[in-house]
Amino acid sequence: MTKMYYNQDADLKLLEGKRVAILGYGSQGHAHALNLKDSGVDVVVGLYEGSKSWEKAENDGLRVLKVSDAVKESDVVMMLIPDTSQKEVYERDVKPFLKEGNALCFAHGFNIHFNQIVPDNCVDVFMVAPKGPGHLVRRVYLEGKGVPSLIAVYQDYSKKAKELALAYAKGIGATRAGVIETTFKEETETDLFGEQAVLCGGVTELIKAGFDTLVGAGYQKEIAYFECLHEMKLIVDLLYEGGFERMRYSVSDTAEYGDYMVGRRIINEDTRHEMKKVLEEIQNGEFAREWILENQINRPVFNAMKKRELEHPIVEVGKNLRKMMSWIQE
Ligand SMILES: NC(=O)C1=CN([C@@H]2O[C@H](COP(=O)(O)OP(=O)(O)OC[C@H]3O[C@@H](n4cnc5c(N)ncnc54)[C@H](OP(=O)(O)O)[C@@H]3O)[C@@H](O)[C@H]2O)C=CC1
Ligand SMILES: CC[C@](O)(C(C)=O)C(=O)O
Ligand SMILES: [Mg+2]
Ligand SMILES: [Mg+2]
Repeated sequence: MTKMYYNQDADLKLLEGKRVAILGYGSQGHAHALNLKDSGVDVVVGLYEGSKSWEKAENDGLRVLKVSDAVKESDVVMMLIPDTSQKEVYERDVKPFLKEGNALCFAHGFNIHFNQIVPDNCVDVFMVAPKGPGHLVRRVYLEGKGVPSLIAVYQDYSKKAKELALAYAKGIGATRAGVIETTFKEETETDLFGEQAVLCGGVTELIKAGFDTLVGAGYQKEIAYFECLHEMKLIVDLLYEGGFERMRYSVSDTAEYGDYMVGRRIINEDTRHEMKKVLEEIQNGEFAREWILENQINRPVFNAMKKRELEHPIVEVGKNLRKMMSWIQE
């Protein structure tokens, strides 16, 4: 069985006397910075001048500096800016100011695995990758819980990189839930596959297909929204708490029979075949090449897709229905 690391396997003392620069204050950045600070770690946030998050981070009680200044005065540098900006920022604002023995860290392996960033060999390079969105990394930390995370060491200059990665993982609350050691390759390929085929791409297309089918057949769009999107969270909560067994225990026998008989007609052999192709395109670098080039020409496809998705009727109906549920925060 895979070795799991928990609180008792990690020592926050390894971060004592070290300063951690969190570059970026978005989804992951704010969560890492605040969780580490609450765990007693000395944190500074690195941003660009004019960032909309500068004041927010300061209001959250953090010291904020320009990226290059944050790197200059830190020992551990965590890259939490968008994957597509990391190469440029690394070359300009990070690499020239990293000192021998520093640690360069990532929450996703894209830039290292696909050779966009090639670090100098006098630094540690490791990853602490939460398996969940940043806002949840913060929320569950405050609840005394954690988001499971992966660690990986790419370069071990100090001969202490793994211990340091575990200490960092403890600082953000990950060792409360469980940490697994992996490689940059395994994290990058599984993370990209998961978000494309299952968690983001798979789920949204499934919801839209269900919604469109019901609305197309003349049913009320509000009912279609509740059935296909709103209730998804309630079902997923049961999966999160107790796997398929708990969900199937809670739903009716009629739903459970429908689940067994119909699920495999929806996610069928063709779907599984397509999933394998998606994985291959990630493994052979085709997806990475496409995404890197798309960014070099200012995201024409990304922007067109984003606009089209916002025009789908599920967006408007969802906005109106959520307004009436005051406990759901945007
Ligand atoms: N989103 C997630 O939950 C997860 C993300 N990851 C990984 O974490 C990393 C960060 O992603 P994510 O948190 O989504 O990023 P976000 O887009 O949420 O946040 C990016 C942050 O970087 C800042 N930023 C952008 N450009 C620069 C720059 N040139 N110099 C300094 N700061 C800059 C942004 O500033 P401003 O606030 O002004 O826009 C923002 O604060 C990525 O590697 C991603 O793959 C891993 C696991 C989950
Ligand atoms: C599922 C998307 C993710 O991989 C994540 C939140 O883990 C991401 O890149 O944001
Ligand atoms: Mg992920
Ligand atoms: Mg991801």
